[in-house]
Amino acid sequence: MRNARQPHRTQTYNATVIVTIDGVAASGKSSVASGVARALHVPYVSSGLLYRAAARAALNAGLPLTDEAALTAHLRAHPLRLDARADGNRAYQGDTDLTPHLHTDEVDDAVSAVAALPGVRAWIDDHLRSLPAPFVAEGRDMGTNVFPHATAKFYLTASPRVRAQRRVNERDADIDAIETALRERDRRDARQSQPAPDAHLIDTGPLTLQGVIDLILQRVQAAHA
Ligand SMILES: Nc1ncnc2c1ncn2[C@@H]1O[C@H](COP(=O)(O)OP(=O)(O)O)[C@@H](O)[C@H]1O
Ligand SMILES: Nc1ccn([C@H]2C[C@H](O)[C@@H](COP(=O)(O)OP(=O)(O)O)O2)c(=O)n1
Repeated sequence: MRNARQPHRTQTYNATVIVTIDGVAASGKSSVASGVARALHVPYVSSGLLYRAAARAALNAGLPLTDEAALTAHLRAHPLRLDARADGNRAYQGDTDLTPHLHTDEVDDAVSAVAALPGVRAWIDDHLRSLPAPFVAEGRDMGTNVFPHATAKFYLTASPRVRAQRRVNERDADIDAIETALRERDRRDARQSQPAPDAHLIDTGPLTLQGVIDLILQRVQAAHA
């Protein structure tokens, strides 16, 4: 049997190929999307980074997080831009690189409120749809709303405890507090976080990161065959 990773290194993916990887907070979306994209030699697109950048922009400008009119006007006047680099996405507002300030507790707390605003979602959806395929897109509603015609769709889950443990490994913090915060963000993001009916559901709990990546690569190859 051939190694599951081998065929993807040589196969050429045409410009229509879009793979979506959605899932709950800290389920592994960014790490998995990055690994899949590298194996396919295409960029990955982190939609969550744009939502985080919108939250950061609102905080920087001192705007109330629920003031949709003010925030959408601010985004029109000072647009965000996602640089979908293979080695890690970056988000800019004008010339300012917001990326180092997006994975903080302050942004974690603020982002769900901003992501609930339809005007912000519409702005980000338009930006994502303007990006040139092929790519791997990760977030919450990539397979349902933004790219419903994607080539292959995946939805990652893991128990709140497993996800909290993964975050503890990244940021030195109390596991119980992280688990509580993750459950709360799951609740606040539930509306836009439903799996697409045609998505492959993957419980990443019992798998290694590479195991999840390999599983997705096998299914992408099958969908593309
Ligand atoms: N089986 C697994 N699947 C996905 N991620 C895993 C797995 N095991 C450990 N991890 C780790 O969990 C963390 C998930 O974080 P991240 O990719 O940022 O998730 P998300 O983008 O969903 O918030 C990463 O540090 C990743 O290496
Ligand atoms: N397509 C998306 C992507 C992210 N969001 C929201 C939901 C999340 O709370 C934030 C941040 O998402 P991100 O994927 O960066 O972070 P987590 O995996 O949840 O830690 O943005 C969204 O509403 N729709």
